[in-house]
Amino acid sequence: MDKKDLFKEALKMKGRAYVPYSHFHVGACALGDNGKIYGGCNIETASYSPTICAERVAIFKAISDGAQSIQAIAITGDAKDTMPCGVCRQVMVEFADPNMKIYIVNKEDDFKEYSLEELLPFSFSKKDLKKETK
Ligand SMILES: O=c1ccn([C@H]2C[C@H](O)[C@@H](CO)O2)c(=O)[nH]1
Ligand SMILES: [Zn+2]
Repeated sequence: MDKKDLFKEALKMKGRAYVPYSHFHVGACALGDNGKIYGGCNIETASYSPTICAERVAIFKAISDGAQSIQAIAITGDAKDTMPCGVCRQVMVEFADPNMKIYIVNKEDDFKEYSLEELLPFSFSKKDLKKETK
């Protein structure tokens, strides 16, 4: 799987964003551990809070299709270097390793690369629920 395939799909999905309120388009593409890629776009509603980000649409598509984890994700938004929100970072922690690559894409040949741990250090996850109590 070439990361450019993730970038292309994320850029395509940005065009599917349903954003009549914010007018801010975001596309994402997650790579599942099954080798399949899953695109997502942000989707808003008139009652603003049910809005879902592109990243979570992509990740939930992957998990609901039977993938067990996410191995990489590409994100592209209307702003230069659109970063994932905190809620999406937490969802990534649920389904990905700390070293998972997060690609922040402006154009197919203009991107930045981070690890999940860089974007959400000291995270709370299922490992914390298993720790002994104080
Ligand atoms: O990384 C991001 C940041 C924002 N949004 C969406 C949520 C909302 O629809 C719009 C403006 O916040 O952009 C995403 O999908 N992903
Ligand atoms: Zn988000």
